[in-house]
Amino acid sequence: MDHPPIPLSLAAAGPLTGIVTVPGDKSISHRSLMLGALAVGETVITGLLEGEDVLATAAAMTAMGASIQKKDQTWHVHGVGVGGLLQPQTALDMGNSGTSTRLLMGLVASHPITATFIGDASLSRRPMGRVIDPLSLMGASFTASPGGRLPLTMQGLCPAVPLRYTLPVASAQVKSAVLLAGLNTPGRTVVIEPVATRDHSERMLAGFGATLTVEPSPEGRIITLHGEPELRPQIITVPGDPSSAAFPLVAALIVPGSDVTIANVGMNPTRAGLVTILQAMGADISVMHPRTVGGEPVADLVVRHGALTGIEVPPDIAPSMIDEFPILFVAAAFAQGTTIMTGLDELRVKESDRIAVMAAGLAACGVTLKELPDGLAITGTGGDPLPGGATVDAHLDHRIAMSFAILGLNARAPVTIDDARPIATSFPTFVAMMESLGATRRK
Ligand SMILES: O=C(O)C1=C[C@@H](OP(=O)(O)O)[C@@H](O)[C@H](O)C1
Ligand SMILES: C=C(OP(=O)(O)O)C(=O)O
Repeated sequence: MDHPPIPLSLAAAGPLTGIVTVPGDKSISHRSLMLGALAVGETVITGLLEGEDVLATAAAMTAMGASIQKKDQTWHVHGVGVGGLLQPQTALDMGNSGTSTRLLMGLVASHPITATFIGDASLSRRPMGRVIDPLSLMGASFTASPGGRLPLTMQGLCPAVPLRYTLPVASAQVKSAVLLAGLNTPGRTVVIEPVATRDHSERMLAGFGATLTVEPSPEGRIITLHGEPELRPQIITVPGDPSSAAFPLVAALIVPGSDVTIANVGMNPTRAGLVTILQAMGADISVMHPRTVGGEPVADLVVRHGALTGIEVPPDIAPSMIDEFPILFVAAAFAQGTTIMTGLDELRVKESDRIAVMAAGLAACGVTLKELPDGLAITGTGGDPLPGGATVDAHLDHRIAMSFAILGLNARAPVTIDDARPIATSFPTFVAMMESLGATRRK
């Protein structure tokens, strides 16, 4: 990053109130740019998340031949057609974004091009072997940094070899990488998913006109994509990101007297685990006006402050709320009793080790907890303020930064995040939205 760190500390002098919207869904935004760039004709996107991660995807697709422009409030993508991506002239800078990296590696794998992927310090620590393995089976070749990390250079193969692949980790990024590689591959590419993960790729591939089937089986969901389709351009409305909505939602639950509505939130069942778990903890959340927008379920969430009770979170719900655990840990810190959250090994390989980094920051703020190999057990205050009074190292992780900014809203002494800049990767309007609900920046 070009600028020095920007510390952040938020406070709430009274209840949080109001109606807000959150920016567009990050996963859907990435995919709408990628598939728009492979369709023949103009795809028009409303509500695209203009966060750094998505802009990294836009820049990479442009570097490989697509035309992507913003006019007024909509984004216009002119695609190159399946198989039409061009050799990028410089390294593709993925910034902080795992989704951009892994999905674009999938796209490159079945094109006759060579691409180098680079990223920031956080992204350069994350494992890429999970996509290198299946994409190698399809014929791509790789020169990666030790441990299968960035920077890496890959050479795609055209025609690539269709693959039948059972996911060894519950990862929508790995699933999507293989499916996207399958687009420019003759024959059928099959991904078997023992544990269901977010299904935006499947929905959007079908929406763009690809032939894709999903069948349940004893082995899991069997997703079959017929290669070499002609993708038809689409008009896409991106719903609000449930992973971003999680922050004002938990803020309203922990700040006494709060009453907040978050409008237009994506409620795809593969993403909505947090609402289910918070409701099981006793949270007052009403799911209003359920509807379908652009092939995705959407609703308005009305959230009121109230008592939370610790529970044991069933590990099998984790994939449907994988990015929401840092903020669930914060909710648990204000619950009555102990919340036990396990089955979260994947959190250790996100933008930071989200188990270790959250445990350290929560402990510094006075939270009683036990770090487990695959999760955390957190004993809450029963709603009372936490001591706070810590400066937390966010480790270049937007979700850690936002989680501690929210925790600080009910702490006796300020909680400061060392560097708020990573928040712009997924939620550039986070502070402004919290201010509109009544939170203030502490000087
Ligand atoms: O496919 C996606 O858009 C994403 C999948 C998840 O990652 P994994 O596939 O690594 O679980 C999630 O954490 C990430 O924020 C977005
Ligand atoms: C894990 C995340 O994103 P990515 O993998 O795209 O960096 C996230 O947004 O929490």
